[in-house]
Amino acid sequence: MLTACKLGKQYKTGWALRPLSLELGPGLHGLLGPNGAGKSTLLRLLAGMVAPTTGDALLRGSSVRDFRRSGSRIGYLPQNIRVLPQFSARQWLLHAASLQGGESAAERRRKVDEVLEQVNLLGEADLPARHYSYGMTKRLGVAQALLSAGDLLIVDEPTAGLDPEERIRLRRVLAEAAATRVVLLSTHVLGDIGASCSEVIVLGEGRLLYHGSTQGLAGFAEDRTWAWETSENEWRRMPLGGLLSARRTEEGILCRALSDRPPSPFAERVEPTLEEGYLMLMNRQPSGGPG
Ligand SMILES: Nc1ncnc2c1ncn2[C@@H]1O[C@H](COP(=O)(O)OP(=O)(O)OP(=O)(O)O)[C@@H](O)[C@H]1O
Repeated sequence: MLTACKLGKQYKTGWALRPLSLELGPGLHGLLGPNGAGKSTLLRLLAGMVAPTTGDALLRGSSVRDFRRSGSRIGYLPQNIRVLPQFSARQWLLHAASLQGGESAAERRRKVDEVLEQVNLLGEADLPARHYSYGMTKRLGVAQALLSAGDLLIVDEPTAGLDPEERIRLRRVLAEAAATRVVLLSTHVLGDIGASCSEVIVLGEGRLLYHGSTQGLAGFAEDRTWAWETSENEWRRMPLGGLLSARRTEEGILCRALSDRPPSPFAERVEPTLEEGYLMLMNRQPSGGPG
C-alpha cells in the first residue's frame, strides 16, 4: 500500500536519509533509531511534507506529494504540535476539518466527534486548550492527524513525555487506527514498539539498518544474552562492560548481560528482549562482557 523507492534526502550538510526502499502494508509499523538517525526525515518524506532528493514514496501507486497537493488523505503528527491556547479541541478540529473542505458542516461535526471519541477527549472537547495536560494536547494532535488520515497515518514520537497510562491509551488509539490503514510510529520507547507493532524499521546515521518483525530484531541478541546470580562481593569486582542490569534479590544479585561468550561460569543463555536485539544491532555493547 505504501512504497518507498530509493527514497532519499540530502541537505547542504549531507545526507539526512540515504536512498532506501520499503514496502509497508496496513498495520502498525515502528520506527527506531538514535538521535539524528533520519527518522523524522523519513516520516516527513513519507507524509509528502518535503521533496525527496532521490526516488519517491507512493501510496496506492500515486506519489505522496500528489496526495498532499490534492487536499491530502495523509495524517501527520509532527514531533512538536502547536495548538492555539484559546481554542477548544472541538474548535481546533472543526477548523482543521474546514481547511480540508469538500464536506458539509454536519458531516465535519460528525467526523470531529468521532475522532474526539477515539482519542478519549469528548469529555473535555469544549475546554480551551490552555487547560489541557501535555498528554491531552498530544491526543488532540493525534485526533487532528486522524481527521485527515485516509490510508496513511504518520506519528512522530507521539508518546514522548507521556505518563504510562497516557502512553497505553495512545498506543491503543494507534493500534485501532492501524486496523484499516498504514500507521507509522516513531519512538525512542522500545516498550511502545514491543507492545503494539508487528513490524519495525531501524535507521542509523541515515541508513536503513533493519526492516522486519519485532522477533527478528530481538533475534540479533539470540545466543548472546546471559543471566546469572552472583554474590555482593563478586558483583563489586565485576567489570561493567556488557552488563545490562543488576537486580538485588533475596539470594544475591541477578545480572543480565550481552556478550559473545559466557560472562560468568554460572551464566545461562536467556531469551533476548527487543531492547537487547536493538542494542546488539546498533553495536553499542562491548563484545567482551563482564567476567
Ligand atoms: N532541514 C534540515 N536541514 C539540514 N539538515 C537537516 C534538516 N533536517 C534534518 N537534518 C539533519 O538530518 C539528520 C537527521 O535528522 P532527523 O531529524 O531526521 O533525525 P531523527 O532520527 O528524527 O532524530 P531525533 O531522534 O533526534 O528526532 C540530522 O543530522 C539533522 O541535523
